[in-house]
Amino acid sequence: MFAEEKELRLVHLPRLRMESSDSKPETGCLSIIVLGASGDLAKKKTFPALFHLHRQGFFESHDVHIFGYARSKMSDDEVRNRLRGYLTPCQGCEIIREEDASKFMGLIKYVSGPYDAEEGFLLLDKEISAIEDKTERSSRRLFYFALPPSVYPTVCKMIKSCCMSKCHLVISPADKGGWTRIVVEKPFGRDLDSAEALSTQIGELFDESQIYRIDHYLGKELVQNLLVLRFANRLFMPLWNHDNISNVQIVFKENFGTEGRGGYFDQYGIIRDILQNHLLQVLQSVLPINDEEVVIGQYEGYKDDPTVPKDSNTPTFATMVIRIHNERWEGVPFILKAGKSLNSKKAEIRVQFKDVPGDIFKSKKLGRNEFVIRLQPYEAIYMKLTVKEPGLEMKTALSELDLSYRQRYQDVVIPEAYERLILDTIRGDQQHFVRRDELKAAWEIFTPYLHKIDKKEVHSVPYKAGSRGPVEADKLAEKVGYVQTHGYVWIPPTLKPS
Ligand SMILES: NC(=O)C1=CN([C@@H]2O[C@H](COP(=O)(O)OP(=O)(O)OC[C@H]3O[C@@H](n4cnc5c(N)ncnc54)[C@H](OP(=O)(O)O)[C@@H]3O)[C@@H](O)[C@H]2O)C=CC1
Ligand SMILES: O=C1O[C@H](COP(=O)(O)O)[C@@H](O)[C@H](O)[C@H]1O
Repeated sequence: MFAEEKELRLVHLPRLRMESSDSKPETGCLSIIVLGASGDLAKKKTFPALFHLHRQGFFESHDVHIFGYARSKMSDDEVRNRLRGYLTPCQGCEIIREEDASKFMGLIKYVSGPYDAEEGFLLLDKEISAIEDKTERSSRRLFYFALPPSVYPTVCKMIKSCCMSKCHLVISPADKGGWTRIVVEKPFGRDLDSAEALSTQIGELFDESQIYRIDHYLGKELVQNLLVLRFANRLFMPLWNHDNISNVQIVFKENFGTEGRGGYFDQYGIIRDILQNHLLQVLQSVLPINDEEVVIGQYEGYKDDPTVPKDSNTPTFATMVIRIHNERWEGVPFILKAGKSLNSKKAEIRVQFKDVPGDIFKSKKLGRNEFVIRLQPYEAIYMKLTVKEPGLEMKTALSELDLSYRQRYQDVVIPEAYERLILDTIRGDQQHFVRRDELKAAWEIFTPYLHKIDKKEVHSVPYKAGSRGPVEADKLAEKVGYVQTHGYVWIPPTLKPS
């Protein structure tokens, strides 16, 4: 959206596929193995997404089996009961149909074993093979790593030595042979060197075509829309440059803290957890980050979590200004902002235009034009404009052109990011996953500053839980050119009183 073609991963053409070139669905035996099935991501996101895909019939052409694997000792029923509580109704439904839930639960088997020894993986392979042998079709094995990244290398080795897809029978045109794919979660590494080392270790075992580095923000409906907005609308083409745009803000806010994930979070912090991946997809031409254009913060109460060290400097908030050195974007600050325990929950991209030259209507007083892409909640694309206030007087007012998805597409179910991306992994479509070179470029941008945080050369400033974050962050945004519109709040139409 914001950079030249070669600079933005979303428009990386070799990987771009408008539609599946091979749209015939595959058939055969599909085993989805969730590693770390006892964990937080598995229960909150992975299994619920699989449930929705199953309920919507996406697995019908496959003979599907779902395996959970982790060290915790649990029976199949214990796992099923535990996961049942996390299944959510489909969008627009009030309850889950019991029949749907039990059909899905019936697909799940659980295998317990270690991550660093063959015994568990051999057992897992035996369970998968027992099912595959019955179908005598090619075997597709999708390994989803809902695990801490520290165990990825060992787990990859175990899969490679014990669990690869074996039978490659092609018995019908729809049966295109077997495969083994792995889906790895972010954060992929802690810095440039560790990410590269991890990529090398995994790369020695699997081809790039087998590795799906998932960043679930790439599966969000409005993120997927960026490519279309940018390249299918003449209207925007002449505007996307430093002549017209003053600044771009990419914002992620959560109104809750680390909530039991303090142990994990403290090792990574908000920059590795959110900024390095979800908020950043811009490649090449990014200038080194200037320390003067960063504010990091930590919410008061964060260290009350017993798993967080009392002297933690880990940021739970960061604002960073990214500058792109090219003809189009020279001088336009890209303000990345992410924080936990703030005053609201939202993710959006806000493009703020420069003031109107001449400004005969004094529209500057009302506020600048802004083009906003609201990723969540209440997906919307809206444009803040100055218009004539309806009535006899020639007065101006700030208003908006608003494409609110819930209102405009009332009968459409917007898929959860994880649903879409898991489906892509099954279909073999890598366009919305992170490539190794993209990952490297992202780490190159953040690593120098991350090392300063780790060495406590820079300090997180405290902020009140439930606030906007440190005041220093607002001051920084203002300093680099963002002009806040006072007294105007966009309210999603679905929430407006009728
Ligand atoms: N939770 C979330 O909302 C999100 C998480 N992620 C990413 O997904 C991955 C998994 O996250 P999450 O589920 O929260 O992690 P958890 O801490 O819940 O870990 C998942 C499972 O891994 C096993 N495990 C935990 N710690 C270790 C360890 N030190 N060594 C070996 N095994 C361990 C445990 O299973 P057992 O002991 O039974 O083997 C645990 O149930 C991470 O990479 C995370 O960054 C990404 C997006 C969102
Ligand atoms: O990857 C992560 O994302 C979640 C936020 O995801 P969302 O889809 O609910 O916006 C965040 O809470 C978590 O810290 C992070 O690891």
